[in-house]
Amino acid sequence: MSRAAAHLPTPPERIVHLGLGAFHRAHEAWYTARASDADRWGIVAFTGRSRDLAERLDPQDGLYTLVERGADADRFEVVPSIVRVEAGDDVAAFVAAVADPQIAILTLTITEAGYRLAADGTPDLADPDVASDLELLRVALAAGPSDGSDAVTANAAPVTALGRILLALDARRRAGAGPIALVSCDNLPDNGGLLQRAVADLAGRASPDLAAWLAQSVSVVSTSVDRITPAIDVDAESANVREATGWRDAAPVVTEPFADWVLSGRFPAGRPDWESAGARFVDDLEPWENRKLWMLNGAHTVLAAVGQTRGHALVSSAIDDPVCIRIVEALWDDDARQLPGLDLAPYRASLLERFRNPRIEHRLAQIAQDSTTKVRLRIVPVALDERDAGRTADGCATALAAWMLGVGRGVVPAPVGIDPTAVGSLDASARRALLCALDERLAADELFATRVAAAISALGASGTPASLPLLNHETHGTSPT
Ligand SMILES: NC(=O)c1ccc[n+]([C@@H]2O[C@H](COP(=O)([O-])OP(=O)(O)OC[C@H]3O[C@@H](n4cnc5c(N)ncnc54)[C@H](O)[C@@H]3O)[C@@H](O)[C@H]2O)c1
Ligand SMILES: O=P(O)(O)OC[C@@H](O)[C@@H](O)[C@H](O)[C@H](O)CO
Repeated sequence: MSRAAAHLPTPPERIVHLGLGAFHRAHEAWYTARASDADRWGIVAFTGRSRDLAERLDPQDGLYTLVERGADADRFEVVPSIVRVEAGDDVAAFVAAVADPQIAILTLTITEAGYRLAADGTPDLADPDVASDLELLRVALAAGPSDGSDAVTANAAPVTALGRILLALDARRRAGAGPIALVSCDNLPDNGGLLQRAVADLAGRASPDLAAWLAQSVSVVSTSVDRITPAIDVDAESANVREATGWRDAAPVVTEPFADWVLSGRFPAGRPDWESAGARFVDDLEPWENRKLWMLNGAHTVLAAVGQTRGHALVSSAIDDPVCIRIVEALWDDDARQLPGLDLAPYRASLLERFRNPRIEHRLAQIAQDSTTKVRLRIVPVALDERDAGRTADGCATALAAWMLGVGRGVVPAPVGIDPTAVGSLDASARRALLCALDERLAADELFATRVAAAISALGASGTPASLPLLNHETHGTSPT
């Protein structure tokens, strides 16, 4: 299908996206297409690492089918908001796009790992790619190219996402193209704050002029994004779309019917009327992002460990396992105590319904990637706050026990520097090493370590419990040690 054949207009290019994958197409591109002013907002989308999606989407003018997979049926929709697709390694094209004064917004879905941050949230200068990009930026930005793009060649361009973004923003500065909003749509707590600090840090090291311009002209927006969009078998889904609609779509996306988007921040050069498509703008994002990251993503992270330990491959089958669901519910009980003022009963019910969707094949092995960082960001903060409040944090302790069993069984990756075979016994020193890899303070908390040990023995080596130690929620009064 082409735009002309489908009689679909081409909205003007106003948004650049980096990290074109399944999620961007199920979420931001879909919200943009449904906005009341969709005819004024086209997206230029760059892949992150592979050229594959650009090669599939370019011949069909960026059009693709969004398959909304409900528990009972599929709904098919062609999404027209992506008007140009480029390979991410075409850095000159990316620089030129961001430097275009018509562009008002630069959005990202580059995965959590794509930010290349160290544990303290700053750019990981020990990462050789980050270090060499910084060196390249110092030289390129000092050279003073007229439009930035002539600073890079195919042989010497930044390889990291943030390196490319800074090169492109400097080109925009030099072109006098005006302010822009930078929006992270990745599953990171305070994603806008992290991004803002990371670009400011790198710019400060690379070019004082760019650092000053960023502070004045770039508004970094934080978001909480939600729509379960699993990796798919593209050929099988292509055949499914063809059978239902007649179109041989080379790049369909499968997602759930539910979608949520909460944003906080300024758009100095304008933005689509995303509210008309259901997005919400708030002053304080923190409760919404904590609810989503702790409860949905935290539960997924735990299910990836315990579900696979118990032989499940999919979220939908793990969540039907009484052991898995009790671990998730106990974690949510701890989360709920740290989310005062939110009515969580309907949210919890809707999460269970979404996880149970039998037609969404969400693989636990996909979710298990990079699980140490995810546990550190989604479960450890709640455990620490619960302990500070004088409670035992049993839901978090059991979730961490489940994660440790997953590491010991090799179904989730071990923390960097830890040999999974060396911690397979989960004896006291292995548990301590794993807790230390997550958080030193938690590892030093003897009562918490005891609760984790009790949960591990109750779960048993295969994750099959004789009983679960975590469900007596009336006994949460113990003081932290
Ligand atoms: N899929 C979901 O259900 C979902 C829901 C909410 C948020 N998200 C967020 O979106 C991100 C992407 O999810 P997706 O489903 O589109 O994945 P995907 O694998 O379909 O696409 C990921 C995109 O990120 C790029 N990328 C990967 N690693 C990178 C790196 N190191 N540097 C730069 N770019 C990199 C890839 O090239 C690709 O363009 C997730 O990591 C998450 O933060 C996803
Ligand atoms: O890699 P993660 O753990 O950040 O995310 C895996 C899934 O939990 C995630 O993609 C969810 O499906 C999504 O966040 C739902 O909105």
